[in-house]
Amino acid sequence: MPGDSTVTTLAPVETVPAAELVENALERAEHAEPTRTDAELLLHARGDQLDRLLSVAGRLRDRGLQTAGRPGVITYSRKVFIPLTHLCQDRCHYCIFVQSPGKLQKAGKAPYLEAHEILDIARQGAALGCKEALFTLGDRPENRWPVAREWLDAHGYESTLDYVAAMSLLVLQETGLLPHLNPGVMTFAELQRLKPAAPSMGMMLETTATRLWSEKGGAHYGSPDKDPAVRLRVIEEAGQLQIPFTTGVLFGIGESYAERVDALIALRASSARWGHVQEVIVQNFRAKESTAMMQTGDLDTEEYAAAVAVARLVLGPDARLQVPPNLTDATELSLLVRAGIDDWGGVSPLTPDHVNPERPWPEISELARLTAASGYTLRERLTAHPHFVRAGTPWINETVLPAVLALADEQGLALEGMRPVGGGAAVPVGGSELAGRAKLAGRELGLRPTESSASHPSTAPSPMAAVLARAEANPTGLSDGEYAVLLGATGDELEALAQLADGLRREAHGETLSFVVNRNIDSSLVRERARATATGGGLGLTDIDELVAEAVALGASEICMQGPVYPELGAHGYEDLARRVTAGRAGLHLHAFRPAEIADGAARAGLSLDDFVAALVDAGVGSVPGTGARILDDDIRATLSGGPGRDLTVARYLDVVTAAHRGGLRSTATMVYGHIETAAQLVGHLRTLARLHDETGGFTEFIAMPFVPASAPDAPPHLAARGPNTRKTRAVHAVSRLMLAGRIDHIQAAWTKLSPAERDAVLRGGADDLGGVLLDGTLNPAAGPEAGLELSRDEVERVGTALGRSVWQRTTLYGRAVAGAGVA
Ligand SMILES: O=c1nc2n(C[C@H](O)[C@H](O)[C@H](O)CO)c3cc(O)ccc3cc-2c(=O)[nH]1
Ligand SMILES: C[C@H]1O[C@@H](n2cnc3c(N)ncnc32)[C@H](O)[C@@H]1O
Ligand code: MET
Ligand code: SF4
Repeated sequence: MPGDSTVTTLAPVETVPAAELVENALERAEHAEPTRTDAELLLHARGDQLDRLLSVAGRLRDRGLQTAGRPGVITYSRKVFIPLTHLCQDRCHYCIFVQSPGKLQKAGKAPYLEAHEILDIARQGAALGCKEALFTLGDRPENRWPVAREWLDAHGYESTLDYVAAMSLLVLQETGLLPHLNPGVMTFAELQRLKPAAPSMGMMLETTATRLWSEKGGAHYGSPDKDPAVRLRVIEEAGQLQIPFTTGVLFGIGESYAERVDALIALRASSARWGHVQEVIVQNFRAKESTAMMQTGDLDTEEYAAAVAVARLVLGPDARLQVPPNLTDATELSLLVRAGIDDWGGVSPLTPDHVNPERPWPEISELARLTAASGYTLRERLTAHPHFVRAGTPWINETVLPAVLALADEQGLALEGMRPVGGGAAVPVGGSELAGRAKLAGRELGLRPTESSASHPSTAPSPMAAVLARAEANPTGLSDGEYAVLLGATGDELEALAQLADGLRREAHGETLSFVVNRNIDSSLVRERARATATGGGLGLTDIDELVAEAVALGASEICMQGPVYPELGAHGYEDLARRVTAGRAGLHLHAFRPAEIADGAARAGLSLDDFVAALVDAGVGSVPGTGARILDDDIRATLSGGPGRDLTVARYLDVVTAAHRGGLRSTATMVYGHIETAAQLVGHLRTLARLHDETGGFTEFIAMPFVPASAPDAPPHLAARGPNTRKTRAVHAVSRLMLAGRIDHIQAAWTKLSPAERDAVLRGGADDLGGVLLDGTLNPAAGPEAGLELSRDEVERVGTALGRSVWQRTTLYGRAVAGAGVA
């Protein structure tokens, strides 16, 4: 019990190993992950040996940050601390956070913070640019204290964790702050229930030393929630549920060096199994006045630095490693940076660290200065680490993802200088609202009644509504996170989004609907000697002649030709085929060869991209289909194409398109959505296209194509059931119009891949063009994958009339097609 001076720490005396043993372990650590024995030896490194240990660990961290795409960046989360309850069923002998009902009563405090108090803290934090609401509390106090049970009953909550879920959602909804839940031990069902209420959760493992829990005198004796087996179970289950999870070790509470290593290895194992450990905290015990362990000495700085470095070596370069910047003196923080950390955890400009209230956090500006002095850059992150923010679902539940994305930048870090607003999203921090500590000093935080709508959370504006309002004011000026939020629109909000996109379409094109008369030919079917009619497969060159002639006779202005040209057709197969189509047919536009085929053709012809593009132009190619863009993300491209290296890399794809544009060939821009891409990746794709267009001006139109598993035969089988629904299709088209407005002004409805109802819906929500009507003709129904699909002029007219738009026939490059050309 606190104050019980009989408590000892059960800390074994460590035998100092021979210097040579540590030396040898250091030698090995330079090249490989340390063994258990070596890790334990390395915990003894001091002086020069410690210096060497730190530099090995520091280099490992640097490598990991490089891999993560943020070299030299140390992160922190700007947060408020919400101590939901100080009551606890446990009695950890070092804890000053825990209070008895008697003590609370004496201080005139209620067992739990009330909703309005919580919102007060959150709102003040939001005004200061905080983005995290850390819920830290005692474990399941209702099991031990009748006042806790009574309070929960009176307020209509089944359990403390039930109340945590409700308050977490309330804070999210009312303030946009992202909750991080640290409520101690949770059951599987509780973890599951809490997941939709917060982007991340955490619980320190603290130690694997069961004896500190089972033996009298141990720091955890009498604390049911500190059985290491129970805590490891929670960490495992959080992994099974794919919850971005913060955990860590608490060193200096009586564990041996060997036990320190055991705990780190246990965390490494769980992390490797589930991939959910977003950061590991290496926390140093700090003795508190009036606790049973007040006499236990704190870890000395060198011992702590060695432990941090060993944690880095055990956990590897890609682990995120946190030390709290308030539990070490400012002058010694640089040692911890050298030891391989990459994160300072949550830091608050407003609230104290209620667990270590005697140790205030450094000012964030001071932390930035200290970090810079160590050679690193301080960057704000969100409560969920960038990897999980970028991955989105299933790690971050759909219910909280929009609020997360509203605060995230492209890297998945925090949008610095922005603050969450009531109902989500973000606005710039600034002006008189950036009150700082000074203004808040002396104010009793969290106890002031407020006129908030806490009791009517459902009347609060949703994050979506706030983003929509901003989109209406400035459709092209939202952040990536905000566009990602819009992709989740449903119901009335989806209607509003579609209307906004429709308005932008009208501004650009008036009430018109364009189409082009063309025929698609699959160039991969061309075999020199084969005749489709004779062999039932493949096209001969004379078949091509006839297909083209028929198309022209039927009024086509364009031949669209895609597909890798059969190697038998020679080193210049692409150019020859193009010439075959265009020779002697002035006025016929050849829209040919995907980026992948251009890359292939250049390689076959032994030409640079630029020279090959020139050769294609010479052969009569007039523009390029920008198909095969999928989602411009290398991981996604590898998955959809059945493995790495099977598809062009993003960089190569963009190189080819840029070379085509540079060589005078304009192209379409495309995207395939509704498979495994996250909202953030989809928005990133649109940004990339817009950026490329800003450089080259080369895109004619944008075509968003729903994922059709049947046409991605190389994708893994579990994607066979993927594909977007109509809601997503509409949101994607509308957001595309918003993001591309003023740049790529034509948006095509890919009618061959949409149902008629979807086609009409996207034409009412951003799209202005129907693309090719795809003459089928009579000659060869097997000329391509879209054979048999055809829109008649009558059908196009009907679609236009229903939309109130005048239909016009365009050329590939959006000129007016020659009047009088016949259309099937
Ligand atoms: O202010 C604190 N924040 C603590 N945090 C919050 C932490 O600093 C970050 O704000 C969150 O981890 C979000 O990244 C914890 C979070 C956990 O999941 C587990 C343990 C802790 C421990 C502390 C702590 O002692 N003090
Ligand atoms: C919030 C986290 O802080 C840790 N914790 C609790 N008390 C102390 C202390 N005196 N010193 C350092 N860390 C502490 C526990 O591990 C808890 O999980
Ligand atoms: N009681 C919880 C635990 O020990 C939360 C942190 S301590 C206030 O894990
Ligand atoms: S550390 Fe957590 S579990 Fe232990 S007494 Fe304090 S609040 Fe309770």
